[in-house]
Amino acid sequence: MKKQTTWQIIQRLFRIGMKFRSWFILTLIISVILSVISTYRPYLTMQIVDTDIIALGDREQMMKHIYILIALVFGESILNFFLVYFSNFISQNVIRDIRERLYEKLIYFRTAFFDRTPIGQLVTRAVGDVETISTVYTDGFLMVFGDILRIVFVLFMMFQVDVNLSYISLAILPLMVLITRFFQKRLRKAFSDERTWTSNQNSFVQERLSGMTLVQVFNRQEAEFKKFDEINITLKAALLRTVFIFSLFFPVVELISSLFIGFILFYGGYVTITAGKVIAFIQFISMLIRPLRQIADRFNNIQRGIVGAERVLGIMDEDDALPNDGKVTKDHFDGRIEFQNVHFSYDDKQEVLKGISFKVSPGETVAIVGATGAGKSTIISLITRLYDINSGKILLDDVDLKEYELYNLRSHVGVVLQDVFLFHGSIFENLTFGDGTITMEQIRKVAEEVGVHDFIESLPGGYEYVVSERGSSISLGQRQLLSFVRAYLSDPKILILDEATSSIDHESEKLIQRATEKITKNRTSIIIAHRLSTIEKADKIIVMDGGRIVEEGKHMDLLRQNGYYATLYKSQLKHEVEESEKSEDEQ
Ligand SMILES: Nc1ncnc2c1ncn2[C@@H]1O[C@H](COP(=O)(O)OP(=O)(O)OP(=O)(O)O)[C@@H](O)[C@H]1O
Repeated sequence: MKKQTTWQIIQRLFRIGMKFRSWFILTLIISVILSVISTYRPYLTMQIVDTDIIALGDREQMMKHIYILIALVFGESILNFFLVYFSNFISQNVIRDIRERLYEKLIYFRTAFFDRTPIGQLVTRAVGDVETISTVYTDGFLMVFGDILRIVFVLFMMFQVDVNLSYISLAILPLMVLITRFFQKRLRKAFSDERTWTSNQNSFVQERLSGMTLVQVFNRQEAEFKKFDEINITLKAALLRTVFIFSLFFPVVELISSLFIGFILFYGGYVTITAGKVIAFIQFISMLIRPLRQIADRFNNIQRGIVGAERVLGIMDEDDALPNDGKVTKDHFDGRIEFQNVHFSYDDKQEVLKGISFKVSPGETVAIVGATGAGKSTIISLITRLYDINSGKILLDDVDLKEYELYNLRSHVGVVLQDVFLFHGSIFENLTFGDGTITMEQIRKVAEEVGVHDFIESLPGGYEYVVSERGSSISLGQRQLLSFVRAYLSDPKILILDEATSSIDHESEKLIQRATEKITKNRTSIIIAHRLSTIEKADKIIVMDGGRIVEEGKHMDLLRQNGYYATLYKSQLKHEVEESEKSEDEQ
């Protein structure tokens, strides 16, 4: 990730915000009008006191000025409302824009990016960090500009009213700068501690909630609670440090403000200036102090936003989408697959596939078998181009996979994975997966064919039943059956199926078996097979070990060879017999 300077980040954020430039300009105009109005108010008060009341005693003139004053106060409140609302309006629009750009970028990143980036970190970037950027717009450019403008106007008006008093009041500027810097240094450290420990606590809670079953099964509740408490105590201390500094800062600022006001009163009595001028200066002092204090606060927030922006823009700058330079698109595939001496590694260190070659003819069902870690799942990830190979070739209908337009290629390949992921939403939504063209009738028909319709109907609400997060309210076998429907609906020419191995009851097992037969008919199918029925019926079995194909052929031929496959098969057969004896005993 390329490091960017603060200035570069500000420029980029500014450019992003420029999309809403008319709102920016409108807010700027409001800011200028507000500065003029608010600084004119003390001046008008002075006129009412000194001229209208004391010098002329002109009641009518006084009332006229008071009406103007009231109008100014109301006008100021209304403009203040628009200032806050518009700056937040801009910031929320920009944030929405950034969120969308980030998410759009993320969903096209290659799978390898997600392999190496912790999900928690991405969630923080996409949600928390993006949110902090908003402060750059709400507290940022516009507000600081407004504050500076106000200080300039106040100073200008002060000099119009009384030059000597203005020089005295100017002493506030360096004093405030010194004090704010003193507090800011301490605040920055306190803020940073606070953020570190908030983030520690968040990730701790997130991890423990995800792994709650583990915590409970191993009876770790008490120990985990102790750890949580330790983090909590440190977080509380960090938060209290921030509160302590803030609680000290504001009274000190108030004290300075009061000291200056006292001094002006004293000066007024000593040098005898008019009452109106004293009143005006009392107002000017607080008007000068407020933006000075706010600028310090705003710089804190901007700083925080820039840190967030640096992290978010960092991801947006990553160019980790899978290259999609292929031009070939097809409406129809025959379904011929060929691997030619394919080598592949996930991390450029350890080769996972070490020269794989095999052919699948259109309509064939090929089973891949082998010990765990042999590279079976890797093969199926390569067919959908989740990863690109290091060397060799994968051909589909005699055309290199990379020459196909990626999304056209994937639209012809149906995938049923071992651990099916269901999103939080209804069964219907999970089955259509956002494809608005699929109707309820179609789904019902396919579900009946796959044999999962009765199960879905047995759920409360049927197809409207809302699946909880990660789909854990539905068993593994049932989830896989739903995934069959998903794949079947798109009527793919090529089907890839990673059979679920364990925790499937006899009933689901039978349903899955039937569904597999149904769904593999008339299409090229590659199945990572764990079930004997699949293996026996397959047109070809590819036997893998340590990233290589060690045997290949039909079930009976391979058994006759009495090699690695025969050993695997026999051990599985033994296991199946034991399992069925166990279930008979239980019954
Ligand atoms: N995303 C990944 N990043 C890095 N290494 C991986 C990744 N996925 C798998 N591997 C490694 O690649 C090798 C082959 O894994 P693969 O999942 O293809 O095996 P498998 O035969 O499907 O095993 P199983 O039957 O247990 O699913 C293993 O050593 C595994 O650790």
